[in-house]
Amino acid sequence: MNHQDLIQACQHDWNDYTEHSFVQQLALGELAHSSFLHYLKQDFLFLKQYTRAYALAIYKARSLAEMRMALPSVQALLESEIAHHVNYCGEWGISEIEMEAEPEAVGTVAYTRFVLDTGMSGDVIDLYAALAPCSIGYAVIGAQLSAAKSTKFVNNPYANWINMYAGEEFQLGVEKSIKNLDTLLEDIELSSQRGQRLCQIFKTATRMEVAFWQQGLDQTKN
Ligand SMILES: Cc1ncc(CO)c(N)n1
Repeated sequence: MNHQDLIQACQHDWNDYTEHSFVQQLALGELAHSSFLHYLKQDFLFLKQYTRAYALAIYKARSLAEMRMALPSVQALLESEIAHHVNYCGEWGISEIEMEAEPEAVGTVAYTRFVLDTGMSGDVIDLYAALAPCSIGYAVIGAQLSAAKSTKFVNNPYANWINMYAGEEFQLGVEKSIKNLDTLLEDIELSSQRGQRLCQIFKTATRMEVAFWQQGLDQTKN
């Protein structure tokens, strides 16, 4: 099996995730500031836990090659993506200290602890199946938004966000992660118990992504 099988096994949830109203409104620059700010602060907290999960992938690795697989993600998260969120929040007048002090929302706790628990109780492939919707989904969203004619890049306060996920650095990083994931999956039969379990993990994480967007949207204040 490969990563496409994971997506196809939960295609409906996948579309809800990658075409969520939060994303559509963001692309048009019409998303409420309160929604975006809440999302960004929660996403900062999410990314801290997500980095821990990639560090867990090094711990769970069975070979030196697998240990090396996780390192670029840890580095990209700490040096690029989290730094981007901190800068972004800085522009909106929120400091890193304030962001760290922000209480975790229920959806943030649920998603991150699901990923960490899947990795702790399962093996390294279970962990990658739980991590995969985040990176693949955001790469899909970034590429879709940058290709869509309706996306606004001028007078859109969220244009930076789109450019970051549509940008080459993020896209190439995810391409590499997908190759690694496909290598891990290649000897597993989709219809086997193991294959079905991986689909279940991927689907749950995808549903958590939908809830994460919704959590931001629910903060809309006009
Ligand atoms: C919730 C969530 N999923 C995926 C990504 C992409 O890394 C992100 N920043 N936040």
